[in-house]
Amino acid sequence: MCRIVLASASPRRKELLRQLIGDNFEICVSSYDEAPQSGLDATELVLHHSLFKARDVVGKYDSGIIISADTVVLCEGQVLGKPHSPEKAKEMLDSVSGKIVQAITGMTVLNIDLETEVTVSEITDVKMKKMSVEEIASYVRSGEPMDKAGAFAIQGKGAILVESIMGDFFNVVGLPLFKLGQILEDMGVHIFEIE
Ligand SMILES: Cc1cn([C@H]2C[C@H](O)[C@@H](COP(=O)(O)OP(=O)(O)OP(=O)(O)O)O2)c(=O)[nH]c1=O
Repeated sequence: MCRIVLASASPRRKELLRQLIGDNFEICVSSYDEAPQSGLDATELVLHHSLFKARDVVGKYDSGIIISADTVVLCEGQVLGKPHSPEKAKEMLDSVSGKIVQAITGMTVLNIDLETEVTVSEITDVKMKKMSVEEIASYVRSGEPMDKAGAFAIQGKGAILVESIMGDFFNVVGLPLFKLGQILEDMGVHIFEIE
């Protein structure tokens, strides 16, 4: 099997890729700075960030496949990234409370040997429960929201804040596994045959 590189520092993305291909990949964290980009909508933004995360590490390899992604939560036109402070986390949770928001991931699969860059986006609708002020404060104190887009983790304790979703669950956690599987299969990486 060809070399596969995950260009991500996210432990969630590492686990998700492991689900498909076991330990048959390496990690090379990109040093790309996710600065805000003016004039881009949420989908364009995550596509842009994922593409540049992959391009940032590709120079270190002469063959193989680089995978990168970027996730945001869109709430009534507002793009929510990672909160970076407990106050910001509270603010984000207050804004998503009781609403249907969109978890949007941009993903790039860059194949050095085929000289192709596949960049796709995936949207999952997430219906959040109406949260009380105390509940938000208590969730923020748990620490879980801090490194998560939109300040919640559907795969963690934040599961009890999510009433339902429509779309790919794994996309909310940071990597759209259905689309990733299709792209890898098209590139000749056969998931069921990997030991
Ligand atoms: C909405 C949501 C997001 N997240 C996470 C996925 C991403 O790790 C994070 C969004 O931040 P990103 O900037 O997409 O990724 P990252 O900085 O964690 O990692 P890297 O750029 O190195 O790949 O939010 C969850 O874990 N659960 C959720 O329910």
